[in-house]
Amino acid sequence: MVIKVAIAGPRGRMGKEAVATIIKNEEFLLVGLLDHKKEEENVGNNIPIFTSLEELIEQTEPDVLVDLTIPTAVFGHAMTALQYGVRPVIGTTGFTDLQLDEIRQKVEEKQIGCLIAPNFSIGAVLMMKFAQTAAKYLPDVEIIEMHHDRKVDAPSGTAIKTAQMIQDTRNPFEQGHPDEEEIFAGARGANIEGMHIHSVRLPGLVAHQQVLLGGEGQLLTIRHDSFDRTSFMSGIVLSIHEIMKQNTLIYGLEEIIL
Ligand SMILES: NC(=O)C1=CN([C@@H]2O[C@H](COP(=O)(O)OP(=O)(O)OC[C@H]3O[C@@H](n4cnc5c(N)ncnc54)[C@H](OP(=O)(O)O)[C@@H]3O)[C@@H](O)[C@H]2O)C=CC1
Ligand SMILES: O=C(O)C1=N[C@H](C(=O)O)C[C@H](O)C1
Repeated sequence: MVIKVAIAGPRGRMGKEAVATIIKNEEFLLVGLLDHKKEEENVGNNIPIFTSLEELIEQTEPDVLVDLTIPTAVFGHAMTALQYGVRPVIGTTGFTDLQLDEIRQKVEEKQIGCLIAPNFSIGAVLMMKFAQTAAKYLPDVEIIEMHHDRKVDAPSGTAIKTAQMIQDTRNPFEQGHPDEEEIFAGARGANIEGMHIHSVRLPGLVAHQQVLLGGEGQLLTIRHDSFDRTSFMSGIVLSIHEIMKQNTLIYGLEEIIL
């Protein structure tokens, strides 16, 4: 069966790559693009472009909506897609816990699958999983995520998910000196149950993360680098296939590949 796919955010760095990936895959049919602008330079390929998701769905009847937009738009897209019976595959980051809960409720009500993957690259998923295992033995953890300087959210979705996965195996405690004081605000980064996340933004970077786990006289560093956005494409393809068989919320690619 050919799966009908729509893409939100087709002019973006990820969106352009995803359009090319879906078009060349014979198991998919790209039926529509959702943008908030109808620009000449849009990656048309004769695929219809819509500024309203409702219209896109009514006119093209996609099975799956791949969302690669921005944190302020993605929640609305996900809720609308689910309302219309379209399965969201979401790469956009920046969800709040409350939004995730609302999406979970909508998925249960509609009984169709929704996949949210903070990172679609297999290497990053393995890095997160290895860090989760390592934190059982080395619970002092600092996460350093490094991205290009066009990224709007911090910390990255990957760093947040890494910390959440580690939370499953690490008892909460404040790391560092009990009397530690920040001379400049933010010096110790974000704090999730005592773990710290540091966000670096520089031109030239794509997506990189290292998880540092310290112990007496030792340091374990688990690092992953995406040098190119092609690293995310096989995860998107896999997610589209998988979500057609699911009727729950899948949060993280590790739930389907590990
Ligand atoms: N899960 C994963 O593996 C990965 C996830 N990401 C995430 O994907 C998202 C996109 O990243 P990236 O491609 O780098 O970002 P870009 O800024 O390059 O692309 C986002 C695109 O979405 C468009 N857009 C903004 N608002 C809307 C809207 N309401 N409807 C439709 N389109 C809209 C933007 O248009 P305009 O610029 O004109 O406003 C832009 O073209 C981010 O959240 C990022 O964190 C990124 C890489 C991997
Ligand atoms: O904005 C990006 O580029 C990326 N965003 C995702 C995140 O926030 O973790 C995934 C990857 O790191 C690239």
